[in-house]
Amino acid sequence: MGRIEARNLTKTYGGKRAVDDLSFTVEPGVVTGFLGPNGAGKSTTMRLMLGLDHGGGQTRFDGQPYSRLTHPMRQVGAVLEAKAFHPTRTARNHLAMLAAANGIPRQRVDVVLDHVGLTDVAGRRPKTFSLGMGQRLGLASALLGDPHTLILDEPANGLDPQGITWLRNFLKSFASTGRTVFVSSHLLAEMGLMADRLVVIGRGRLIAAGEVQDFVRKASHTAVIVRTPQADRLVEALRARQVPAESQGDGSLVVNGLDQAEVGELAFSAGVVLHELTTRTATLEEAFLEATGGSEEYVAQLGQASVQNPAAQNPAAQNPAAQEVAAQLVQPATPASSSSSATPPSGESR
Ligand SMILES: Nc1ncnc2c1ncn2[C@@H]1O[C@H](COP(=O)(O)OP(=O)(O)OP(=O)(O)O)[C@@H](O)[C@H]1O
Repeated sequence: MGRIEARNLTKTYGGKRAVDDLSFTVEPGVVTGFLGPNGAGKSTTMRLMLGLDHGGGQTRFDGQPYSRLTHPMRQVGAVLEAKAFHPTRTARNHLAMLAAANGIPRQRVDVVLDHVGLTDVAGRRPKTFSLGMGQRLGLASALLGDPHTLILDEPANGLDPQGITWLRNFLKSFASTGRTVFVSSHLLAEMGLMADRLVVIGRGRLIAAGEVQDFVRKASHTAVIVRTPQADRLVEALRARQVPAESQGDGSLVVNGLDQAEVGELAFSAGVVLHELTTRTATLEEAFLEATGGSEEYVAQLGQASVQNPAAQNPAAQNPAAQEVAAQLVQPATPASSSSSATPPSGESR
């Protein structure tokens, strides 16, 4: 229950492929993040999935296209655009009308207002709402039918840091009841915290899909950090096993190719005293850059004539879509161009 299967989704705007033969599966019980830079095709994909845009391919929700669902609001709740509300109706009335039009019991209105933390402002009109409050009202609308699946396009936009934490916990707890969450973002760090699984796209094409942890584990080489007063002796012992070790400026050693236990055992057998032995796992961002071959050096040089060819070191980098994603996702978070994408440092934006 709650499985989504998207197959061969394709959309062309004026000769340009916005979504290019994209296939993926979204499983229930976990949060699946839909990741890609601005313009990668996330919103278009979500519109195609819900039949709001015409294009190629098909999406099935428990085997059925969205248009054939008997009670769509009770099965799939979606928020594709913040602030898409009647400007003069109060938040409570907006939800009440939506409930009435879809045969949903009136009691659900107060339940969902409470879920999203809007009870105190339920008598206000959405046009006076901040972007973050609009996001919450959108989520309340999506939750009205108590659906088993949520599809949310950039729901963190406009939320303040507390709001983002709340959203993350809310979606995780929703998914933990066996329901399905498919949520888009162009922010890697947030996705790393929010999602269990990922679908990563660039230029409308699939770059990666699967568990976040697998993605990080596969794409990154885990390093072991060692601190010892007998560094020379340890380096010698490592060299004898053809294991590279690199001295850091702070006196520690970075060891690649062995896990923490193996380094500890090797040090023990060489009679080396250890003061620290730590496994350093890559962040999602680092893993992403490795997977795409978009090393920091490469990204730093983008736009210059002397860009080195990362494909020489990593075949994945031959994918231009992946390179573009890498380049854009490592840029510091700045307000995006669209009005619904700006995330203020504090306070929910108007
Ligand atoms: N109605 C439209 N007409 C023409 N081109 C469009 C239209 N909608 C989207 N596009 C183009 O399709 C591509 C994908 O856009 P889309 O909005 O789906 O990306 P996105 O990943 O959701 O980006 P963002 O994170 O900025 O919302 C972009 O190049 C965009 O300019």
